[in-house]
Amino acid sequence: MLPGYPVDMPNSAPHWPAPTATGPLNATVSLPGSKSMTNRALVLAALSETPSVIRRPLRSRDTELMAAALRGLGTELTDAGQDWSVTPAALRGPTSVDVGNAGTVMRFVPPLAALCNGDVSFDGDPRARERPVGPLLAALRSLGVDIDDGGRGALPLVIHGRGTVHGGPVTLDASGSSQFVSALLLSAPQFDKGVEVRHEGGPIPSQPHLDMTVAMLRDMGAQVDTSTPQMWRVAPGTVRAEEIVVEPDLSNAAPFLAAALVTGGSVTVRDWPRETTQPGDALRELFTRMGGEVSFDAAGLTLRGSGEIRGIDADLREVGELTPTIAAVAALAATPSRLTGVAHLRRHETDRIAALVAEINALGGAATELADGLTIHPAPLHSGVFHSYDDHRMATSGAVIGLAVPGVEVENIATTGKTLPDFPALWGEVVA
Ligand SMILES: O=C(O)C1=C[C@@H](OP(=O)(O)O)[C@@H](O)[C@H](O)C1
Ligand SMILES: C=C(OP(=O)(O)O)C(=O)O
Repeated sequence: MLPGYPVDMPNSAPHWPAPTATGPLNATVSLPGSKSMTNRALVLAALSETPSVIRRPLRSRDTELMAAALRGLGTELTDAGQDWSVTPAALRGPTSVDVGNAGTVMRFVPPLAALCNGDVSFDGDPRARERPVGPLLAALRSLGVDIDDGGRGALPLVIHGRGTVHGGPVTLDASGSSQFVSALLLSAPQFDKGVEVRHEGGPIPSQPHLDMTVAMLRDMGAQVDTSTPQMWRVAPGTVRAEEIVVEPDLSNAAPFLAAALVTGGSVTVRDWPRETTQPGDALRELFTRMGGEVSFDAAGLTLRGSGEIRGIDADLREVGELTPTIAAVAALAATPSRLTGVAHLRRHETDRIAALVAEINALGGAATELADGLTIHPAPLHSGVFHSYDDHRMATSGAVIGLAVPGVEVENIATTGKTLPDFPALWGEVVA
């Protein structure tokens, strides 16, 4: 366990005994909607000139926090069964936004808040205060937004909304998070001059998430120009959300497909889109390289494990959020792995590089930190507690390792509720 992580307190919930597979698993699962698509859909629906319905949204901590933030800003959001009906209204403060530990809420909502009339304060979990927002705040200021962050460049902060944002050209360093760029683009159709965002700095992570932002804006009628590398232009105009159908969350498919790989079984994820901007689609290639075999049919996408798990040398910059699951599989592989390009993960829900190395090694593994990733060598793992660090993807990684290693207990499995409601029940369907 990393120093300073507060667990094992007298009143903390009991650790979750990760089920161990007794043989190859054979299962089909339906996964809830994509977090990234749901939270973009909510923002765009709030800015839409028409009412809209969001179908098959993810209902989880991150998306409920986004919904609450938008309601606070005046948007009408009602349940229509599992769907959400959204009726946009003039954005207004004063209100306060709890971002939890949701990167999408802490980055996507401030530009919206700038468009409202009134003050909007932002704060969240202790970890949210450590996650980067400085480059986004600097960009907003240069676009004419009045922000009080006490000079910290971090939460907590107040946006003094004036009802309009001038917009125009802005340069920022988005090497710390692609969400800085997505945040500006999503609200930009409502800026007086739109926006022209130029990235200057180290390589930007999570390109598929930028593609998702652009694709969803275009689907809703916004004009987005991506013809110049490292630059995005959004013209001022209207967005029409109307009906948005959210795809299953392919990043959350990772532990379920991993279950097929590590048990030499077969797992089918229903409704896997044939074309998508979600980074989880890269699992098809990554898990094939690690020994699986992938096929599409009417039921969905199936991954078959051969019983052999191969290590992988992969630059995961574009698909950083898959790293914890890939690392869990790599910890069970017969050959070494080297995962690179993910320095920005040190400022995700936790420092994922340090946390993965600490937890894999605590179970007897042989993982080492790199500045921008980790290496994992084959080593026999044993029972023990796998700490989650309040990170949903750490918790599901512990579950993957537990399939193959008896006696693994995941601390704070409830943290999976950030993006996956009732993960233990869903996992139980696969492992049963
Ligand atoms: O825009 C999005 O929906 C996301 C972008 C990525 O953020 P970073 O670029 O900060 O890694 C990703 O890791 C996160 O889970 C979701
Ligand atoms: C990095 C992640 O989330 P967030 O949207 O909070 O950045 C993630 O889900 O892996």
